[in-house]
Amino acid sequence: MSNQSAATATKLSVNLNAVAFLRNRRDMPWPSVIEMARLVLDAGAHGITVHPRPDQRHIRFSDVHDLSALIAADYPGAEFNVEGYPTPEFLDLAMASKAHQVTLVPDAPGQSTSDHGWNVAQNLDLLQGSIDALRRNGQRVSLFVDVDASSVLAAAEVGADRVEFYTGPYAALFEGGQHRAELERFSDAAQAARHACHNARPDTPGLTMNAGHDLTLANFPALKAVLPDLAEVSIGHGITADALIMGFPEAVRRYLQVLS
Ligand SMILES: CC(=O)[C@@H](O)[C@H](O)COP(=O)(O)O
Ligand SMILES: NCC(=O)COP(=O)(O)O
Repeated sequence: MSNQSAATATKLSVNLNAVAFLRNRRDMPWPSVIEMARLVLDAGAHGITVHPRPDQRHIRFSDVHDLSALIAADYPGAEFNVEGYPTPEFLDLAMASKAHQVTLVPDAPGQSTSDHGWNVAQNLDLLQGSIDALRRNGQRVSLFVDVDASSVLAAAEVGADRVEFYTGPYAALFEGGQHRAELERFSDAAQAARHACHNARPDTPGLTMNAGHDLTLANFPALKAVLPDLAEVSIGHGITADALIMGFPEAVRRYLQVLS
């Protein structure tokens, strides 16, 4: 495998947490998570991401079931990605949702948002058991990881199908124009992913890469330049902010342009 990887279009999974958060300000059904899912998928987004948290402050468990039914009925080509910490309740929900991809994230129950990736060694039994159960249920499993080679290799060893790079620190540094060193970290971690020996699929070397957290139209292109083979991004806060100005269909079209 060479150090240079062929560029591929990165898929866009739109995270609807922020829409649900707005809806939950009132005891009302709108803005509707289902209606927004239709809007973004009709505009060409490849999938929908939700991160139900234990307090259901934005995505409710019922939303997960409703979105699953919508995608199965009307958008069979779209991908449903459910993210969260693997409690028994979350695993039951994720399995019942038949999500195509389950992304395991190491967030404590009351955490305001995700702010770090897994320490795989310290959570080996939890991750091993969760990954095995989800894979037996026919679901792809991605692990949310910090941008370093050791985390990527640990994810491959524990049997994850993919990693999702935590891009929060990159996005913060980008704001101040101080992101060059962070891009080098992505290059190194990506090289590890491309060469990783995969425990669950020993015949298929390499670990597929996703990324997410605070990605925007502005900060994505520099990331794509060092990760030309990035498979998928999940984007919520940034695209929702853009959608408030330009509408979801136009926001999706603009993100698809920078992702290609
Ligand atoms: C794993 C990740 O980065 C996202 O799922 C993010 O944490 C969204 O969660 P909130 O919308 O609750 O901030
Ligand atoms: N996995 C990251 C995600 O779903 C979206 O995060 P953000 O764009 O809302 O920061």
